[in-house]
Amino acid sequence: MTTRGKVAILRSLQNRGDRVAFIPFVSAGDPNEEYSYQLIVELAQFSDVIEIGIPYSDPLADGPVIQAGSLRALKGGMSFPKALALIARVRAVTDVPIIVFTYVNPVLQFGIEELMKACNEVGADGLIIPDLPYEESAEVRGIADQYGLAFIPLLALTSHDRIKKIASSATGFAYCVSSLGVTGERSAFSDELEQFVLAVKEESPVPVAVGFGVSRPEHIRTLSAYADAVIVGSALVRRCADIDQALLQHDSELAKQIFNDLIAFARTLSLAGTHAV
Ligand SMILES: O=P(O)(O)OC[C@@H](O)[C@@H](O)c1c[nH]c2ccccc12
Repeated sequence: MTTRGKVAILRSLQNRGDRVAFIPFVSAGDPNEEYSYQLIVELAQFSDVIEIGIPYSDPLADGPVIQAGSLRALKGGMSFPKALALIARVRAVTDVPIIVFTYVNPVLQFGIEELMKACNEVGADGLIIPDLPYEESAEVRGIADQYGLAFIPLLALTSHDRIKKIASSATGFAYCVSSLGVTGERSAFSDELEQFVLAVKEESPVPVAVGFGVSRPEHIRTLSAYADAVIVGSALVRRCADIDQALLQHDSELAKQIFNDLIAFARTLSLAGTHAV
């Protein structure tokens, strides 16, 4: 049987060769269930890990682009159980490590243990819960660990003296949030980012990823000098909105074209952090 869970994530991120690892974020069911399935399966061919958002109506930390993606999925009838079923379908055809991205409320509604069990059963490998503060995460981390799942903590430029304890608790990888505020494409990053990421790397037993605003090949080239992985959400999800528009206009050819362009763009990003040899 193939290794799953935190070990699978770690292996994938460590076996990336001379390249910064690429982690795309998409919402389950965006722009609809079939496109979402195809998108994840295509991304899996050149991604090191995939982060799959569970659509949620009150996503505090999501910027407008990710929120809209979540809404498209909800409108199409996506739910937590359906998202898990979608992950199971994806798992049947690919080995790529999968992170479930969700918020505290849906986790509590589902039941912490039930959720971990379900994640494990569908072949997910880890979890990110952005609104669960480290200080309140012991129970969830403990149960995730029982099921072999990675618990990926978020660290912000404002984490300061909490960096040590948060980073040292990371399994799978540690997620450095590049900027304050919500998710969304950005043109440039804080001057403090490199030092911050290096400080997290000092304390983290696992690879360190940078996300929030990463949207262009040149960002990834720059980040590849000091990060182990990059996470790209809004730049991809924005293109899902275009697919949705084309579908609303019954232009399935255009939708397909935008889908192909999205995959090509993601592939370019995945290769942008290759170090020259
Ligand atoms: O969209 P961006 O700026 O590329 O950022 C990644 C991001 O989408 C994904 O990791 C994410 C989606 N929603 C979040 C909420 C909090 C932290 C992270 C996230």
